[in-house]
Amino acid sequence: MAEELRAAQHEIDMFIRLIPLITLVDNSAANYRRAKDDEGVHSVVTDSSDRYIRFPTRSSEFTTIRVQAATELCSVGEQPFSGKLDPQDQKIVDVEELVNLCTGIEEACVGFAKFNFFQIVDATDNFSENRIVGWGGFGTVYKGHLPSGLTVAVKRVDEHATIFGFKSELQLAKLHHTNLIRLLGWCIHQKERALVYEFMNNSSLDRHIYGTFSLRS
Ligand SMILES: Nc1ncnc2c1ncn2[C@@H]1O[C@H](COP(=O)(O)OP(=O)(O)OP(=O)(O)O)[C@@H](O)[C@H]1O
Repeated sequence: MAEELRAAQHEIDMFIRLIPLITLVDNSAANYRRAKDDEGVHSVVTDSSDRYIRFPTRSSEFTTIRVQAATELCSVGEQPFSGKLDPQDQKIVDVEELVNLCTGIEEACVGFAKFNFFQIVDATDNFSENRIVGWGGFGTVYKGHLPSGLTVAVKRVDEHATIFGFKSELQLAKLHHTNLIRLLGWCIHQKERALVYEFMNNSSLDRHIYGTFSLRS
């Protein structure tokens, strides 16, 4: 009898020791499910708070590292990028950083200038459809006329386009070559982002090669 009681006591002790382990496994499973449900993005839960790291489903996308309320953007495998994201819709909200970048380039590059938004509106006839000359990966391109008589191409960046396309186009400001289109200026006004280029009258290379229909007015 005493032997049986000891065995029962031993089993109860074992069970009590297992309870924390079972709870831990259960929490991890719940957190993993919660992270997986988050916008269909692969996630890894780092602890039981709302700290987690989300990985993209495609390698070309960004990794979002969220530590509680703060969200930062970085390319896969890189250090977090300093631009901040609006956690609601993942839009870039740190316009200040872009303005600083443009201003810096403006100071360093002769012929690259800031345009007032109203100059852009005037030049493109308020982004008239008749002025559209093409669409690119991150915006619509309009033919514009400046008061000086210069004809320009105004690239109006889509509201939802990321900061990266804009940043890489800015590199053009540093390059001056007869075979390269000149980047003449920039404009950032509230949600609007635009780049101003010299207008290339002879249309794009693919139109020369394939002779496709031109929208140019
Ligand atoms: N400086 C320019 N002068 C005249 N037309 C232009 C000029 N820049 C762009 N376009 C027209 O607008 C179209 C879109 O140009 P954009 O540079 O936005 O995109 P892309 O070079 O085709 O692609 P991506 O955005 O991926 O670089 C071009 O195909 C061209 O027809």
